[in-house]
Amino acid sequence: MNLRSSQPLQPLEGDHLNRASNVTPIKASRRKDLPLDYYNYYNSQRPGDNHAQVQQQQHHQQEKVKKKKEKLSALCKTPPSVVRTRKGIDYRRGMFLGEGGFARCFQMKDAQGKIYAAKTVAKALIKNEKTKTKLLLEIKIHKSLKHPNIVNFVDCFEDDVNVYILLEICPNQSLMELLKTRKRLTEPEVRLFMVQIIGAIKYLHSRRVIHRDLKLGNIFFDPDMRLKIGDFGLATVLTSAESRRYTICGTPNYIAPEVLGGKQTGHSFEVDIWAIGIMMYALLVGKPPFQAKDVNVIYERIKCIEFLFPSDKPISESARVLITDLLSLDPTKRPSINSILDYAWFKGPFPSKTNEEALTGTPSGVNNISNTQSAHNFASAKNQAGIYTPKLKNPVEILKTDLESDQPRTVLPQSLSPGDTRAKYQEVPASLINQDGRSTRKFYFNSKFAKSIIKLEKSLSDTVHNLRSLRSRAHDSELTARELPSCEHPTLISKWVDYSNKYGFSYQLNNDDIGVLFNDGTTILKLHNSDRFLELIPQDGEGWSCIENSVSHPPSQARRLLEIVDFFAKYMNSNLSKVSENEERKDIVFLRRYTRTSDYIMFEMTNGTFQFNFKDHHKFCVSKNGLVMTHVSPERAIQTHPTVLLLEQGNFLTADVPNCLEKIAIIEAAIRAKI
Ligand SMILES: Nc1ncnc2c1ncn2[C@@H]1O[C@H](COP(=O)(O)OP(=O)(O)OP(=O)(O)O)[C@@H](O)[C@H]1O
Repeated sequence: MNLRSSQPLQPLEGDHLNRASNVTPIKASRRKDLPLDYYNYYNSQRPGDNHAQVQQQQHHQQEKVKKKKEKLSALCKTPPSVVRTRKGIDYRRGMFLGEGGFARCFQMKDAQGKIYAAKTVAKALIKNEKTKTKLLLEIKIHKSLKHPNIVNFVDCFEDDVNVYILLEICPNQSLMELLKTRKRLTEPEVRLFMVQIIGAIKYLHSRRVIHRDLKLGNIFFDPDMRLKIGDFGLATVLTSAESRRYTICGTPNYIAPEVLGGKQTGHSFEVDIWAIGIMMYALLVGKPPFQAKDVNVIYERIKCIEFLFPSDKPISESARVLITDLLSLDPTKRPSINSILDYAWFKGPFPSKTNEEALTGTPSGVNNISNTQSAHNFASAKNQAGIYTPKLKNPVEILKTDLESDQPRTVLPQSLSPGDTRAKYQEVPASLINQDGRSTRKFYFNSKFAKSIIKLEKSLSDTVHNLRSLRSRAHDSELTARELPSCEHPTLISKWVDYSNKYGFSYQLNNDDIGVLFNDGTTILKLHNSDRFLELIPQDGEGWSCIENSVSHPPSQARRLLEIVDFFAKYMNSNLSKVSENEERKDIVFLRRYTRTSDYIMFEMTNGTFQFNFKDHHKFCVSKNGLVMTHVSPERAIQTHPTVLLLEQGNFLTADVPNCLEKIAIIEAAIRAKI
C-alpha cells in the first residue's frame, strides 16, 4: 500500500513510507552504547562488508566527528499536541520519555485516558530505500509479536515529518537505568529477570525471529514491573531455522564473536543467547564483561573471550558456570534457549515478583525465600513467561494454562477465530492447510446407547457444477423451481478455536452443539440441551460410525476427552463472540474438515454445506449443492437466498457485500480444489 504524505496522520500498514522532507541525513560518529547498525544505516555500510573495513571506517569517523547521538534523534520534531490518525483516533501528546540513537519517545494519551509510548522517528533519517525497508521490517516484525514480556505494538502512523510507532507504555525505564541506580543487582532478582527475558526470546526464536540487539537499555519495565523486550530495529526473521545472517550489527559491548566474523561465519539465534550471558554478567557484576574505552579493544576481548569475575564483586559459582557457558566462543557450545533454565543457578532463592522499591534500592527479603517457595515462584514465573513445564501432564491443565494466559498469539498462532481479531490471517503453515480428517484411532467406548453410521453428504462436484452453471443462468428469465429452492438458514460454525498444534479443532455450532475434531480425525460432539454426546469415528471417507453416550455417566475412556470438550466450550463462551444467532438443531451436523489460507478459512460440514469465513469478516455458506447461499455480515446479520438471484443481482439482496462475486469465484475454486 502506498502512503501519501499529507495530514492527518496516516496508518502505516503497507510496505512503503512516504518520501521524507528534504533534510539531508547527517553522518554519525562511533559510540559504544549505540547499535553498530546505527552506523551502517547512515554511512552506507553494506551488510557483509568485512570487519576490518568496518573497524577502519568506524575508527576514522570516531576521530573525525564528535557528534552525539542526539543529533540524529534530534531530527525528530516534537509531535503536535493532539494527533488524529486516519482511523479517527485522537492522541494527546504527553511528556518526553527518552531517546535512543534514532528515535525519540513521547507519551500519548487516547480519549479514554489510556497512555502509550510513541516511538518517533524523523523522516529525514529514512530517506534512502534501504533505511525505509529496515524501518518497515522493524514495524512488520514488532507488529507480529504478542508475548507478555515483549513491548506490545499498538499502532503505527506517520505525518509529514515523523513516523510514529505506538507502543505499550513502560514507565519504569529500562534495566540499564536500574543498573545505573543500583550499581549491582542481587542474584534472586536477576533470576526472575532472566526467566522473563528467556520466555520472550524463546517465543521470538520459535517464530524464527532473532532480536540481535538485546541489551539492558532495550529491556523495559511495565507499570507492574514486569520486563518487556523492545526495539526491534535490528531484528531479522530467518527463512528457515538453518539459515544464517551475515550483516555485522549489534551494540559493541553485546556483540557476539561470530558476528565479528562477518561473512566468513555468519550468525544465527545464538547471538541472542550470547547477549543473555552479557546481560546476566552486567546485572550481577555491574558492567558488561568486555567493557573497554576503545571499541576495538572490546572486539579483541570478545574474540578471545577475555573476561574475569572480579573478586571484589563476588557472585555464586553456579552463576559463573552459567555465564561461562552462555559466553562460549563457539555458538554451538552455548546452551539452547530451552536448556538455560535447567542450570543449577535457577534453583536458588527466587522472588515472586519485582516491586517498584527495587528501582531505588535492594528489595527487602530477596535472599530469605524458602526452597519450596522459590520452586513455586520459579514455576509460576516460567508460566507467566509462556514457558511450559513438562510436569503439567493433565491436558485440561495445559489447555487452561495456554488459553487463559494473556498470549493468544503464542497459543493459537494461526487462529482465525471470531473473537481473535488481531492475529488473523497472518500465516498458515503448510501442514495446516488441507487438513483431512483421517482417523488412526481404533477404540470404541463401551456404549450403552446405539451405534450407528452417519453418511457423508457428498456435494463437492455437484456444488461446483451448480455454481458454474448458475453463473450462465443468472440472467435467464425462466428460472426453474430447482434453481429457486426454499431457503432456510444452514447450520453454521459460530465460534471456533484452532488448537490443532496440541489436540484438535474445537467449534460451536449455531445450534449450540459443541464439537472437537481431534487431530486423529475423531470428533466428539456434545449435543446442546441434552445429556448425550457422540463419538464419531471416520470410516474410509464414506461416513462415520457414531457411538452415543451419556454425559452424566460417560465411559471412563471418554472422560478425558469430554473434559477437553468442556474446557473448550467454557473458553469459547467466555472469550469469543458468535458469528450468528442461534438456530434449532435439525439434523446431526458436524465439521468434516477445514482448510485455511491467508484469505479465508473454509469449513466442510458433514451435511454437504461449505462455510467460508473471509478475512474481511464476511462469512458465506453454500448449501443445497450450491443452489443456496447465506451471508453473515460482520455485524451478524444473516440472509439466505437462491444463489442464482444473487448472481443475477451481483450481490446479496439486503447487504452490500464487498467483492461479492469475487468471493463466490474464490468459493467455487476452493471447492473445486477439493474434488
Ligand atoms: N515502550 C516504551 N515506554 C516508555 N519509554 C520507551 C518505550 N520505548 C522506548 N522508550 C524510551 O525511548 C528511548 C528510545 O527508544 P528505543 O530504544 O526504542 O529507540 P532507538 O533509537 O531505536 O534506540 P537505540 O539507540 O537503542 O537503537 C528509550 O531509551 C526509552 O527511554
